[in-house]
Amino acid sequence: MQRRLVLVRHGQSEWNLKNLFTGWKDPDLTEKGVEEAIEAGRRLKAEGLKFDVAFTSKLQRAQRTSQLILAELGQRNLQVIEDEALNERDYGELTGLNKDDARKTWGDKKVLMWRRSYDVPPPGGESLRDTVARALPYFVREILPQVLNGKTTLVTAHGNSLRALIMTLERLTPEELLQRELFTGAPIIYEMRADSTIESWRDLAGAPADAAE
Ligand SMILES: O=C(O)[C@@H](CO)OP(=O)(O)O
Repeated sequence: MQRRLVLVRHGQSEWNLKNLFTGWKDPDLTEKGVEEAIEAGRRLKAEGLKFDVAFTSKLQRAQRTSQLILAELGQRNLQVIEDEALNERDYGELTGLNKDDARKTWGDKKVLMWRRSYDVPPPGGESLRDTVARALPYFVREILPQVLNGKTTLVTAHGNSLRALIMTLERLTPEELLQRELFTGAPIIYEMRADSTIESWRDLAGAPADAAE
């Protein structure tokens, strides 16, 4: 039996373009983001993929990305299950600030810790550990059983809510996680074993220039 899970970070959003901390704010995709989502759909089509189930967050950049992917696959009518558990990490007081300005104010090291460490929360926001604490139970309860039942499953979400899942799936240490960047609109395809470990995975990453957004 094939147990296939596909994770996709949403396409570029208006706040990615402006280089702002976004978190739970709800900007739309840019034109480039729409293109990236369509391209993700094309790549999945080229892989011969069709989805049985799809999950996304409560934020429009992820929802639109999943709609565009499914449209490309001729699966417009597939119901997409939305849940807040898959929302982006809450950036607290950093939300809406420019990332370069934040580096100037607090220094590169501190901002990198807030953005990529496992357990250092940004002021008033969630650490990645906090994000894991709400995203992982949802994944285990709702998403994983579908994959283990042989349903090809799409999860369209966010840089940090997906890193929270990837940390567990790929068994990354907090140090390894610091280096793990997700590209906008780049599908990652996991083939899982019956014991829910990963048999193999491929990152269909596109333009590396988007990594820092
Ligand atoms: O602003 C955000 O919400 C995220 C994702 O775009 O940014 P970062 O890469 O800093 O975690």
